[in-house]
Amino acid sequence: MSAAPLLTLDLRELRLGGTPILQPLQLAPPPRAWTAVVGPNGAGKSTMLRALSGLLPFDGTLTLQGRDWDQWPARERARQVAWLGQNEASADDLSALDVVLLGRLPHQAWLAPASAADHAAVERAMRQTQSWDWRARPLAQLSGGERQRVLLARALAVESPLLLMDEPLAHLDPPHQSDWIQIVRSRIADDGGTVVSVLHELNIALQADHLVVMDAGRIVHQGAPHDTATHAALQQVFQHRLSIFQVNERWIALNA
Ligand SMILES: Nc1ncnc2c1ncn2[C@@H]1O[C@H](COP(=O)(O)OP(=O)(O)OP(=O)(O)O)[C@@H](O)[C@H]1O
Repeated sequence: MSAAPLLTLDLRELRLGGTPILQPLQLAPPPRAWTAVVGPNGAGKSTMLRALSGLLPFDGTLTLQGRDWDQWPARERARQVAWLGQNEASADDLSALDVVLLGRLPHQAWLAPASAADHAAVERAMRQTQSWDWRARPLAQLSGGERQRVLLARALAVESPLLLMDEPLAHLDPPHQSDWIQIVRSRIADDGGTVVSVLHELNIALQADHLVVMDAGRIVHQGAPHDTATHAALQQVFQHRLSIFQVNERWIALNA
């Protein structure tokens, strides 16, 4: 994999229902790294991530591995980018295993059954998120956190170089939040992956490699989570209602 960013977004404007939601912005998440997008409610984080995932039309350009997004054959592109959305609607009647198998669709020929490789990828992903034990249970019968781990497994099962996640920690308890960080780290270290996540948990976001701070439809700052300029941007967008400290070599944010 080259050191060039896998995705580049150059957005002039994005409107929803005629309302301008995103102002001009550029984003090229660093390769082989974890980028966290943070900012107050309504800042445009989810909208930007959906634009970056090719899920929303906008005025501007999006490239994947240097090639215009629309030039990619859909199936090939679906093998490059895995997406975990916020409050995703999914087929509740399906078993957890079948939901995760959906992540393998880009690898399968039309109407072809899942291969041994598909089943192996699914088992790997479900074991990684500790959801293998519920593989036979319908999604509807799982708790919010259990369901989120199944949906995370579905995204992991794609085995794509890019992983884009909107609030992936929703419903996860602290140990499973730590597990999520480990999964992200191993994706980057073992597979050279690139991860972009929208997060509300600032203390987790401060552990990322790169922080994107948004407010009012704009990126107001991008930088390392340990930079004082990044901390100043966080203070500003959260109206100086938090303090950022270093504890045991880790940065933490506390409500003021
Ligand atoms: N379909 C829509 N039509 C008009 N405005 C919309 C639509 N969807 C979202 N918005 C507005 O776009 C803005 C950005 O929303 P977005 O969900 O991207 O913010 P966010 O930063 O992810 O927020 P949160 O932290 O609350 O999840 C919000 O003001 C929201 O009300």
